[in-house]
Parts: sequence; structure tokens; C-alpha cells
Amino acid sequence: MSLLLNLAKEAEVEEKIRQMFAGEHINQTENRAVLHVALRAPKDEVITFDGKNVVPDVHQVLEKIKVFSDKVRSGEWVGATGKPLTDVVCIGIGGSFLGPLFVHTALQTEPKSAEAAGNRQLRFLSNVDPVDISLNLDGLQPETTLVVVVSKTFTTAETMLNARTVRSWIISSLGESAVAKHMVAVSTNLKLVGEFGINTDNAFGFWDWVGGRYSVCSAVGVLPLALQYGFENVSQFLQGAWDMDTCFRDAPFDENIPVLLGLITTWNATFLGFSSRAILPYCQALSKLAPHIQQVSMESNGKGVTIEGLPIPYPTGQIDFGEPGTNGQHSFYQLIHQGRVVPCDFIGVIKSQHPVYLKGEMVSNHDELMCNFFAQADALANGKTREELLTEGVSEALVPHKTFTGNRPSSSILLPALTPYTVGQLLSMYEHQVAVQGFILGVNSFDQWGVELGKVLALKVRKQVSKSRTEGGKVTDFNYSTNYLLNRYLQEKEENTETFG
Ligand SMILES: O=P(O)(O)OC[C@H]1O[C@](O)(CO)[C@@H](O)[C@@H]1O
Repeated sequence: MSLLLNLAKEAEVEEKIRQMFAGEHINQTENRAVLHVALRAPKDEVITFDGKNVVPDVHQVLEKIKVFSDKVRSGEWVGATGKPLTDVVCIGIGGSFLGPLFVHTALQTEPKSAEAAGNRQLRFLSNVDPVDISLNLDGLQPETTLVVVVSKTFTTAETMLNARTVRSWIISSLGESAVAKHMVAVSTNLKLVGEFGINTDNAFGFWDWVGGRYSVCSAVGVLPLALQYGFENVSQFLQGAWDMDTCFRDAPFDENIPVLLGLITTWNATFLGFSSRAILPYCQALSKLAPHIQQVSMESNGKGVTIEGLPIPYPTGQIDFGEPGTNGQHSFYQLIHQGRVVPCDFIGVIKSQHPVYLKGEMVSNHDELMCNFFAQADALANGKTREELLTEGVSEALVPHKTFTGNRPSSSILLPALTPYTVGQLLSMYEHQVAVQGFILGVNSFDQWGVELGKVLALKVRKQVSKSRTEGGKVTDFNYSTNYLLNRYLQEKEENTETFG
């Protein structure tokens, strides 16, 4: 640890944290500041961007969300037919989806939040696959549904097509004028929001200095979560995130949770060369933590060049994946214990959101879950030797199969309980862990050029599909394999299309 702490010094991590909180343009390739911490700063904090304190702007949007969500929840804001809007469908993808889904999943079983939600429903439509539309609109009525279109750029192809499709669903049932009451937006691009037909008075803005995958504490997450759980619960979530932000900003590195986790993750991935990391919450309510952190981490640190554009001669970010325990134990843990080395983050809670204790049982249901949490880290670290197996009377033939090498790294994170506050702490901890790792690797953790090429090629395919539909003829513009598959697809495609309106 002391060598890793020296490395943090050498890599000037302290200075980089300072630059981040000072609103310097550390996202150099996009010439942007990285100020998601300002989204959870209390009113009296001063965080400047290009000489201006941004905290009042943040609180202005928060106040707007509070007023709007209170109106919708109380039934003061009604739909086109005068009915309260009890159900919310958020349309967004990537950072405009995964973070809010993670927090929603963590809060929906938390007693105080669940009570505040009552019978309200919150759903997330992300995939452009029409099956996702059908699943998310199933059982909903347009007259009681509020749609929140969430897109930082308001240009993301999947989100915009889903938004147009759901707008047609509303219009076909309630008429064009219903859009004003039933559709709102979250974006940095208010011009495009207006052009889409959503009243910009009903749009909730954020800023270029918030990266998509770091936007859950902006209106991207706060609006849907406040609609579902009430503003007070969401404000506790923000306070929790800010608590960890201040630990990151102020604590000495040997007590700084995100810095320590960032160093350990870098050690495992880059120095020891372990190419993946498992995020394993022993808490069902954290089932969407891994998919969210997967984007935060892999889109941030999955880079091939340094911030200066030089090729990197060492492995950068790791493949992040995960599932709640104990489910994962019965799925992929075999490989983790005896196959490749996969550093693990175990996350447990001391108090369950729903304690159950069956009469006559030795331990509560949650204790049973947590016994596994404690056991796994030990099993990975210590393993089981040939000698131990022989003492237990295991046959020579089976000894190699039952041996565990041990010496497999893991970190254990124990929370007092899963509340809006600790969910905020957890989120911020991982966001900053990723930043520290990027600072040490020397990459830009805040751009994402690697997602562009696929988008451009999809556009080219889209043009081809529409050309061969209208003009006929075979596709020849791609490589042999793609041409063949695309022609086969177009030839055999038969669709019973459902249209709204
Ligand atoms: O919020 P937007 O602009 O629709 O973008 C959605 C997501 O797409 C990405 O740009 C990746 O394609 C993410 O970084 C982002 O979170």
C-alpha cells in the first residue's frame, strides 16, 4: 500500500483532484470541465467553472424539479383528460438510463422510499428493440402516463426513435395537444427539445461539464427518482454522494476510500494484469450496480492512448461485470475460484431492507446471505491446499480437482444499510475510483470516442436498408460477410408492423 500511495504522489493525483473540483478543462479532447461533483454540492459551496459559481444554477434546476415532481405526485399536474399521472416512462440509453435504473432498483425496496412511491410506477425504456417498447408500455394507459425523454445531446438515434414512437402512442389516444401535458425532457440541448415538440418550460437542463455516465445526480436521475420517491429521498441520495465527494477531495490518501479503491483496482488490472473485475453485491437491491459501474468504468478507462495521444504500452481498464450474490455463486464463481483470477469487490449491508427470521432457524435469512459474503473473500484469499484435502481423507485422484490455489484478491465493502444516503455514497465512491485509476494510467477518463465508429457504420447500414427497400437491388457496399447477411435479412424480412395513429 505504501508503494501504491507513492505512485499516487508520482502521478500527481492530488493535483488532478484539485483541478477537477476547480472546474479546469481536464477532459481535454472535448475541452470540457468534469464537474459532476457540483451536482450534489450543498447551496453554500462554491464551485466555479470559467469564473462562475455553478452551485446556484444546480440548485435552481433542483428547485424546478422539486416543484414539478410535487405537482405531479400530488395530482395538481394532471394529464389531458384530467387524470393524475401515476406512471412514468423514462426514455434514454447509456448514461441517460443505467444510473437512474441502478438507484431506482436500490430504492424500490427501501421501506421509506417504497412508502413514498405508493402505487406509482417508474419504468425505463432504453433499447430501440420494439420488444422493449412493448414491455414498457404494457399495462400503461396514455392518459395516466408521463413520459420523460432523457438525452444529454437529444440526438441519440435509439432514444429519439423511441421518443417519436411513444409520442405517437400518446397522440393516437389523446391527440396532439396532449404532448404538452404528457411529455417532458431532460437535456443540455434545449433547442432540439423545442424542435421535437416538447415545451421547453417542461424541460430540465444540465450542463456540458456533466458527462453522460456521470449524470445520474443531474436532472437525468433526480427528475425520475423525485417523481417516484419524492424530492426528500432524492435529496438524501445527493447528500450521500456529496459526503463521499468530500472524502475524495479532503481525506489524506491513506484514509481516502475512492483513492484506495482506485489504487487497488489499478494494481490488480495493470500491474498484476488481471483483465476483469467482478462487482458482487450481497444485496438484491444492488442488482443494477454492476451494469451501471460497467459503463462508468469501461467507457471511462477503456482507452488505447494517453491523454496526450500516445499509445499505452500497458493494459488500461478492466472488464467489469457482476451479479448479486448468492446468485453469482451458482453461476460463474467456479471460474473465479479455480479458473482465471478475477479480482472481486464484495459489497454487503449490515441491516437488510426486509429482515426475515424464520422461527426455528439458526440465523436470519439475511444472516444466511451475509455468511456467504464473508466466506467468499476467505475462500479466494486462503484457498485449500493438497495437505488439507489429504487430511480430510480426499482421494489422490480428486485432490487436484478440489484444490484451490488461493491468493486471489478481493475488496470487501460493508455498508450499515442500503438507504438513499448510502446509495449516494456508493455511487460517488465508484465514480471517483474510476477517476483515480484514469489519473494514474494517464488516460482521459471523460471522453468516449470509441463509441463513434459503430454509430457511423449503423447510419451507413440504415441508408442502405432504406435504399434497397425503395429502389430494390442488392447491397454491395460492405465486406462480403456483411453484404451476404444484409441481403439475406432484407430478402427474408416480413413484418407485421404495429403503428400508432
Ligand atoms: O444522453 P445521450 O446524449 O442520449 O447519450 C447517451 C449515451 O450515449 C453515449 O454517448 C455512448 O454512445 C454515452 O456516453 C451516453 O451516456
